[in-house]
Amino acid sequence: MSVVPQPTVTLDDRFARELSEMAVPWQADEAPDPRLLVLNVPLAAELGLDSKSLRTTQGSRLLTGTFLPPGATPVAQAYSGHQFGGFSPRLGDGRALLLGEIADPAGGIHDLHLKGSGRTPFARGGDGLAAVGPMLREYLISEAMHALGIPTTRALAVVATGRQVRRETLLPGAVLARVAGSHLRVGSFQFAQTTGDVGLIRRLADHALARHYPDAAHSEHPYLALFEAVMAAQAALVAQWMLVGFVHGVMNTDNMTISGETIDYGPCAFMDEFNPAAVYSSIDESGRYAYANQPVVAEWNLARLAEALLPLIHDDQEKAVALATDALGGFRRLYGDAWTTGMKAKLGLAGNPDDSLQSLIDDLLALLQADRVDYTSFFRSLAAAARGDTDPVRIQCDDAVGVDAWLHRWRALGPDATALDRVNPAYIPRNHLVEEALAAATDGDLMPFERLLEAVTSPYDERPGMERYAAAAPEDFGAYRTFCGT
Ligand SMILES: Nc1ncnc2c1ncn2[C@@H]1O[C@H](COP(=O)(O)OP(=O)(O)OP(=O)(O)O)[C@@H](O)[C@H]1O
Repeated sequence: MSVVPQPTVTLDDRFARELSEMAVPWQADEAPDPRLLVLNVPLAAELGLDSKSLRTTQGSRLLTGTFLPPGATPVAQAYSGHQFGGFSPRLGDGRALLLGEIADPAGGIHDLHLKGSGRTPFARGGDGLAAVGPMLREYLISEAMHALGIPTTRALAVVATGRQVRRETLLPGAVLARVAGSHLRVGSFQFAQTTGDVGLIRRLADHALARHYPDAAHSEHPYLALFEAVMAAQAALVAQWMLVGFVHGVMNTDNMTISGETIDYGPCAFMDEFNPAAVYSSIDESGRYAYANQPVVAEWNLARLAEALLPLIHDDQEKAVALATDALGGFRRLYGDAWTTGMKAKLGLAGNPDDSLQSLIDDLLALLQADRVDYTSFFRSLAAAARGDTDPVRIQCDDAVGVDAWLHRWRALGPDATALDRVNPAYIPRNHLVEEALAAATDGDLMPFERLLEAVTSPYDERPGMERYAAAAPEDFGAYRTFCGT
């Protein structure tokens, strides 16, 4: 008699216990016909979860929130947020649930979270659901980000529910099981701020300190130190986005984490040709969240976090404002240093002094923009150029004289060819490939998704037979548009 393995995991409901004012206990909708579409076996192993048991019916029920392991108190988290600059005091998980915290075998703590699990008290007009395509999209792009070394929420699984979701047409529904250091957002602090309860803001801040920044908790001014730690994490994060050509698309304060992990992959996209004004989100009409604006928006969002923390920073609010303003003044240097260090690495010039490189970098970006060069392909081709074969770089640029002059200056600095291939990815989730894979998956064919996932989860390791995953978008792909809340 074969024994069907049961998923065994114990969850901690610490958030629900410590911050009950911000946690509404709630049940996930029953999935009528759950079918596991994709399971992240390496991530499951990291978490100490047995993949075999997650592939069972009970596993699918766990991953859709209808089988609750010991310790689980599913909650919808309350948060506020500035959306495109306008403040919404009550957003919260409208279609998501925090199942609880999971401790991995190495002692790390992670949120286990669901998206698309049904309406909650925060759903407003929404149906609480998510479609297969967008949940696979989040799975694919968040795992690509992780493989690129960029902090992010992780995707554990996507389970098709068997329920239909009404968007422009009827689509198959799905639940994404997501894992993160936490789901605390700048908007979580803004929610605490709206209650006017300084005790709640303090408990939330203490929770965040314990969870993410224990060193800051022991500093002389822990809440200012918390702010500075979040600022440093976000400066580093946004610099990494910029360096890989990632456009988040909806940098509302509810989509900025306290942990410094990328969250919400709704309308994001990787740039094809280099364009500082790149915007993909269909609702971002003013270009507020365009590629080049991302650092400035991050700084603006951090100012909102600082405002929420003011009552904790100093009893005298004037002094609190002065301290917070002074701290926020450090953002540009942190961001700039992270970006410059990263760009030097992308050029294979990690050891060179900055002052000799600024004009080299500026001139390169101007050239890429003028000639509408594919950002990822260009940097990937630099390794060949560093070894002496400049043709793969030259053929991408119309301005032959300009690129030759630039290559001459760059090569004179002795770029490290081996280092270049470890920094500049060959494979990113290119928009045309993502769309192709998701269209096939929605029609029931997961093979293109699996192949693309295989490419982007080993992004630096170029492999024969995968050339199409490294190639730029076909000329007729046209303007790309992305959507929120799908
Ligand atoms: N279909 C839906 N039903 C109910 N609420 C929704 C739906 N889509 C989005 N929302 C809610 O609208 C707000 C903004 O949505 P947004 O797209 O930023 O979040 P999300 O993608 O659902 O989740 P997350 O930010 O956790 O990744 C959130 O409060 C979210 O829960």
